[in-house]
Amino acid sequence: MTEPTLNLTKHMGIFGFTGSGKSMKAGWMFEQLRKQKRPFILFDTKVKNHVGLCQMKGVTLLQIAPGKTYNWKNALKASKYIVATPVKETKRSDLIAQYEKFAEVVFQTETARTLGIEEAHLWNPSGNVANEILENIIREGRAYNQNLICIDQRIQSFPKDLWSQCATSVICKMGIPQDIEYLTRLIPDFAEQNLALPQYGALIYDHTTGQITGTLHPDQIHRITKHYG
Ligand SMILES: Nc1ncnc2c1ncn2[C@@H]1O[C@H](COP(=O)(O)OP(=O)(O)OP(=O)(O)O)[C@@H](O)[C@H]1O
Repeated sequence: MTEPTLNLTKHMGIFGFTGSGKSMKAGWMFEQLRKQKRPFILFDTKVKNHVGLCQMKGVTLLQIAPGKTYNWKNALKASKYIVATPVKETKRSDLIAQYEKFAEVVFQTETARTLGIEEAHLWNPSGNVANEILENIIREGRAYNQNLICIDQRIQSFPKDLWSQCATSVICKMGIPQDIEYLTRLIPDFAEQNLALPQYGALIYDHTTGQITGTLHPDQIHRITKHYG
């Protein structure tokens, strides 16, 4: 089976309930970004989830410890490919506060980069209100060749201001009736297409045409590094 092509340098959302394979797919995409020599920062919220990506040459691990001050500009200069993770002691609120500062520096320095946002709901104040820095990047980052890949559990509570700017959504096989009903309003035959997916499969939704343009089969996710999720 050939690898599907997805434009990873445009804004994207990856949605699915816990265990549906979001992080596995996200890691696979960041492996491809590394192959393409596209600079990235993957902001993870778990200690180990994506650390396997650091098996690739030039990918560095940036661990966010509680109470520590970071020089984000230096971090950007030191590595083109960064996986940021908390340590066990880092509180989620402190982690996101540090990540916001880092993302702000990326935005201000106008450097071309893909930013991966794991558990985007932790960044957003609510399902209706987007995180300010994410909104700035999603609206204006294109001018600097910056893009977001946001990973989130509930498509319904992903802020519309962010979702409307995405070029593609990768919609993992859904199991929650409310999500299926919600998506059926947008894609009339969503329920049938969703049902036909194997476990860990996903539908690719193109925001410009408003249509499902393909599927991601689990066998197409060829990871070259270890996934710990
Ligand atoms: N394409 C795949 N092929 C085979 N197994 C898979 C695939 N995708 C996911 N899995 C299995 O499912 C597990 C959970 O996947 P993953 O960590 O990506 O889920 P997730 O949706 O990110 O979950 P969470 O929201 O809890 O982080 C993986 O550790 C792996 O065992």
